[in-house]
Amino acid sequence: MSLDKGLSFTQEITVEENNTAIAHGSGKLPVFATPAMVAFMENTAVKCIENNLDKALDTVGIQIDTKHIKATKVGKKVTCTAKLTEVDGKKLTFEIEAADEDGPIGSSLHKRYVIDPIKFMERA
Ligand SMILES: CC(C)(COP(=O)(O)OP(=O)(O)OC[C@H]1O[C@@H](n2cnc3c(N)ncnc32)[C@H](O)[C@@H]1OP(=O)(O)O)[C@@H](O)C(=O)NCCC(=O)NCCS
Repeated sequence: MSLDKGLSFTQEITVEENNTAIAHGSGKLPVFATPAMVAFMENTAVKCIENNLDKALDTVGIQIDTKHIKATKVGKKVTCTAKLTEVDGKKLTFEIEAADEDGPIGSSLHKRYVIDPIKFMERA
């Protein structure tokens, strides 16, 4: 088990009332919220590496650059794929794509940092 470039993970959710822009306060329309998409993308990156990370370690998000290019209505499915594209010491880079049933809806470049959770919480 090691953190090798090329690791990939895909998962799916359905847009519901609780992940709309209205519910998140990020807009007034009943469509998939940008912060909900970002959280789903970050969660997909976490799951992409969880089986390959030393059990005593964890990762924290340090950067996410996101484009949200198309709205998705309640009831539609959103699929997200995260790929580990670079491993630079403790710094991990992911390319993440999200799509609904009609095509791409967003993308992110995301960086995570490998940490010791005990030391991290002492410093937080
Ligand atoms: C991750 C963290 C512990 C790293 O801090 P550190 O151990 O003091 O290490 P450094 O500040 O030397 O940073 C290490 C590297 O990460 C980079 N980095 C740290 N934070 C960054 C950020 N927000 N964006 C981009 N790069 C960042 C630094 O530039 C450095 O890169 P280098 O090795 O190429 O010089 C600290 O940035 C942090 O706590 N961030 C908040 C993370 C968080 O709470 N996320 C939400 C919970 S998941």
